[in-house]
Amino acid sequence: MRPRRSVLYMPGANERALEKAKTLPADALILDLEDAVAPDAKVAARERVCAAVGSYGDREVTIRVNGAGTPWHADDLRAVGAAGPSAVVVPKVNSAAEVHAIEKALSHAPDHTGIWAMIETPVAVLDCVSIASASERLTVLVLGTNDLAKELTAAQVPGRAPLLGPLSMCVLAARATGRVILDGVYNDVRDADGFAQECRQARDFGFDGKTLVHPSQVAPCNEIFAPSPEEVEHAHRVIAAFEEASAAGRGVATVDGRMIENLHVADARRTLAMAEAVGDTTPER
Ligand SMILES: CC(C)(COP(=O)(O)OP(=O)(O)OC[C@H]1O[C@@H](n2cnc3c(N)ncnc32)[C@H](O)[C@@H]1OP(=O)(O)O)[C@@H](O)C(=O)NCCC(=O)NCCSC(=O)C[C@H](O)C(=O)O
Ligand SMILES: [Mg+2]
Repeated sequence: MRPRRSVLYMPGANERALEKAKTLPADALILDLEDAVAPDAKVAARERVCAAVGSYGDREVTIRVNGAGTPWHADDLRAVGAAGPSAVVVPKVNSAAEVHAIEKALSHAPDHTGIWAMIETPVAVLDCVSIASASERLTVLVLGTNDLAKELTAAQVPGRAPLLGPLSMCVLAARATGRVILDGVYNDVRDADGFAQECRQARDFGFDGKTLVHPSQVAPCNEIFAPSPEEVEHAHRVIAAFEEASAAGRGVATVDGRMIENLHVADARRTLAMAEAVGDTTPER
């Protein structure tokens, strides 16, 4: 299980941020060539991020290219594919046909280079299952909630009521197709409480992690998306109770008065696998 709790964007033209990211405990990085880079700086940024791919140790390093229909798209895919990051993040993917075109354009990339598709338009939300299942190379869906809100002409309000339907549809599509799904960014980098609230909401919806824009967001995001010590403890108890019941020939058990079946054990094992993947080594009881 590969954790993708915290996935930090940084502008490909910002040398200082690219350097700073080497010291940050984000699970994955997105070196951005799209919105965070001005048109005049695109070519130099492309060279810089391609050269930086191998500089971040074990972490997943991805590059967000400019979208289809922009003057930089084809050259970005050519250069980024050759650089061989963990994945190419493609903004504003609107159809399975676009995924096929990207897959073809990346035929020279190494096998380990995946495709992360950004879902940030109404049509992409409505077609999310066909986008997600268009290629084996596509492993992760990334919400672009700023663009989505803009396209919907929806307000970005605390609690995100106008976006909850689309967010839920995207999580459904990711789970139906076995893809990882990452929530969009929280723009107010000074609002730690609002950010934490949005992380908890995303976790409760089923997102695997959240995309981030500032170093201060990494640690709280890692904590919220990791199983808590109480959840780890509970998972051990669920497994132990079910094993005891099974040994006695029963297919159902209780923990704290609540029914436990096979599916709860599978959930508990997933919690423990994630805890181990993020470094929680609480011993089994
Ligand atoms: C949001 C920022 C512009 C804020 O910048 P700034 O005010 O300069 O931040 P600080 O002074 O607090 O920075 C402190 C130090 O941290 C480094 N830093 C800042 N941000 C990052 C980062 N993202 N990654 C790595 N390091 C970072 C600074 O260099 C300072 O370092 P030092 O001086 O050495 O101490 C800025 O945070 C920023 O640019 N964030 C990323 C913006 C971005 O990439 N946007 C595009 C992706 S989001 C998007 O497109 C959404 C999606 O498509 C959608 O539709 O929703
Ligand atoms: Mg966007």
